[in-house]
Amino acid sequence: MSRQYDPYENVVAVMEEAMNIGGIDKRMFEIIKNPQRETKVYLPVEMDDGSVKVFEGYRVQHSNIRGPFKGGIRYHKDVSLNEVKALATWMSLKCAVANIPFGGAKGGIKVDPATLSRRELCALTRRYTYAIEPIIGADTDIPAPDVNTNAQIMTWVLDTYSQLKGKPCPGVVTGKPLELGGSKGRPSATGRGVVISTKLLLAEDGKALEGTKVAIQGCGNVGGNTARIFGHRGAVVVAISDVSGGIYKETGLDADKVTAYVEAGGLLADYREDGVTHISNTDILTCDCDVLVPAALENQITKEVAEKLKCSYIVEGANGPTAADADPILAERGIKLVPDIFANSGGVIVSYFEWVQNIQEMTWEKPQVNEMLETIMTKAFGEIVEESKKSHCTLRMAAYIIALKRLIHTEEIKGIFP
Ligand SMILES: NC(=O)C1=CN([C@@H]2O[C@H](COP(=O)(O)OP(=O)(O)OC[C@H]3O[C@@H](n4cnc5c(N)ncnc54)[C@H](OP(=O)(O)O)[C@@H]3O)[C@@H](O)[C@H]2O)C=CC1
Ligand SMILES: O=C(O)CCC(=O)C(=O)O
Repeated sequence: MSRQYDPYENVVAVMEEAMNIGGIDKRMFEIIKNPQRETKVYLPVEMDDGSVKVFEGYRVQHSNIRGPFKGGIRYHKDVSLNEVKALATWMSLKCAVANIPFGGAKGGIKVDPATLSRRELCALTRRYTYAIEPIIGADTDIPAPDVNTNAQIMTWVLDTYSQLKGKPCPGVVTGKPLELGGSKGRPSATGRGVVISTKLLLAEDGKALEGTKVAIQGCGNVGGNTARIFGHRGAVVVAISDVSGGIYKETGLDADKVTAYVEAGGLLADYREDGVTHISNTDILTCDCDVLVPAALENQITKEVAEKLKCSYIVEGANGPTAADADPILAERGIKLVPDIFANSGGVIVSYFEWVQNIQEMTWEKPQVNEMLETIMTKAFGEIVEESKKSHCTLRMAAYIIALKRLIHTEEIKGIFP
């Protein structure tokens, strides 16, 4: 059995290994591994039945050496400080790999939002924003959506913050609606980035997306958009899941139809179609496919799962879906993996475009956004492949080496060791 999984220990272990492989100055490790600031807040909310509940929230600001803190806000019943610390660390690494001028942060509230009414959700979000207002801002820390948060939640964050400041502050969040300064292409950007990553990975082996069989765990912002874009690009989406379970169809699902069903509030456990079989969220990982895209939560590909995978490629849509001790098994088995800190960076890259548009008070068209996203990701992927050849290591290690070197270089030129 794998030992108890801790996402923060996981990211620290991977960073340590990358420092060794990349020959990076160990003195910097203590600085990079610890976040700059951890904020914990208690959020009282008057519930619809008149009772008062106090929710726990966090904002962890890992690093702002390369630019303002940046990262999403997660609402989930299992949110913990160590999870948010790991997610914040991944953001710093992700922005460094993409070479965009942001640091890393993440926020979270320990809550199952499905149990709240719309009014309660709004009150909780406004209370959280009020609590973290002193440490966020367009040039300090810019939140965005993550698991169970969306453009509506970003609107409430933006509105609360703007009311406190007495003026509209569109640049304080990204992933907001177009009407409030959101960017065209942001809702689908993470999924688009996952598809770009897959295309680049397959091309390394002389393969194309067309006809490639893909299984996707998760059908939310990342999984759903990934499925749709794969479908439009000729890949065959054989399986997809949500929290209720997964569906599998050997000849391929109609991704537009399935995602529309989920968006309308349907559960995949209740989905019915000829040729579709129902599978569990564990079985989806080990189903027969060429490319596996975990796009839900952390720690899905454990050591045990890694032994049973049938795919040839993994493209990490989620943050931290693979446990550190599963990576050597994947390498031994010749399963090539594009790491989260690159594969799901499409979201933050287009968030960066959104932020730039807000500062410039301009709007860009979707083709421009998509083209610039592809340009940045193609360049970053080339750098990762080159580093992996130079250091004889996996793409994950190569991406970490690049990110850590960029972070440390910035620390050094700013004079951390005078
Ligand atoms: N949104 C973004 O722009 C970015 C997100 N990410 C990462 O991608 C991942 C998914 O985020 P996002 O799509 O935004 O989140 P969403 O909340 O939009 O979607 C999450 C999906 O995962 C499903 N899910 C939840 N729990 C489980 C479980 N235990 N097993 C299987 N599936 C489950 C959900 O099902 P249900 O809806 O039925 O609960 C839903 O389909 C996270 O790791 C996030 O950090 C990374 C980069 C950017
Ligand atoms: O768009 C962003 O700023 C961050 C998205 C995010 O939370 C992530 O990449 O994990």
